[in-house]
Amino acid sequence: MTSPRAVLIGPPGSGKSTIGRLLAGRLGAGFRDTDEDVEAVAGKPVSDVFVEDGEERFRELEAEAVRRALAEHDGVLSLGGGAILREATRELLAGHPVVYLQVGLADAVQRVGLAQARPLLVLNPRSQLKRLMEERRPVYERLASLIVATDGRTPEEITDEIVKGLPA
Ligand SMILES: Nc1ncnc2c1ncn2[C@@H]1O[C@H](COP(=O)(O)OP(=O)(O)OP(=O)(O)O)[C@@H](O)[C@H]1O
Ligand SMILES: O=C(O)C1=C[C@@H](O)[C@@H](O)[C@H](O)C1
Ligand SMILES: [Mg+2]
Repeated sequence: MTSPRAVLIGPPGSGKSTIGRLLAGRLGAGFRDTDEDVEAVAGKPVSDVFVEDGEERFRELEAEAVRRALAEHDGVLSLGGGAILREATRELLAGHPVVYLQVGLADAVQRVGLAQARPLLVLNPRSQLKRLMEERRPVYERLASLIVATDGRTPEEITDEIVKGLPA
C-alpha cells in the first residue's frame, strides 16, 4: 500500500502549495495538491465551485480527493486549508507524517493578498483569516506530527527544516 512521504496542513497563506512543491523536489518525489484534484474533478476553479455549488459541495469533493490521494499518492501531498474540518478526513490522517505549517496573522495576510482569489476571504480578508486561524489552530496542532514555523522565513529554509524533521 502506498502512503505519502509528507502531508502538509495549515491555514491559507501558510505555504502548503509552495512548500509542498519545493519539498517534493528536494525528496525527488511527486507532488499533489487536493485543491488541484478538486478542480480537475469539478472542471472549474475552487472559487467557482464555492460560488456555483456552495461550500458544502466543495467540502464533499475535497474529502473524496483527500481520501483518494492518501491511498494512491506516495510523494508530498498538500491539503486545502479547510480539509481538516471533516471528521472522516481527520481520522484518515492518523498515522501519516502530517506537517503543520504555522503562520501568524500578519504574514498570512500579506501572503494571501499577493495570491489568487480565495473564496472564504473575499469580503474582509484580515478578520476572516483571523477567525478561521483561531478556530482551526487546535485542530492543526492535534493532527500534526511535525510543526514548522514559517513567519519571516524563506520557503527554502522551511523546506530544509521539514526534510530534517521527517521520519527517515
Ligand atoms: N515562506 C514564505 N515567505 C514568503 N512568501 C511565501 C512563503 N510561503 C508562501 N509564500 C507566498 O504566499 C502565497 C500563498 O502561498 P500558498 O499558495 O503556497 O499557500 P497555501 O497554504 O497553499 O494557501 P491555500 O490554503 O489558499 O491553498 C504565495 O504567493 C506564495 O508565493
Ligand atoms: O482554508 C480553506 O477553507 C480553504 C483553503 C483553500 O486551500 C481552498 O481549499 C479553499 O479556498 C478553502
Ligand atoms: Mg494551496
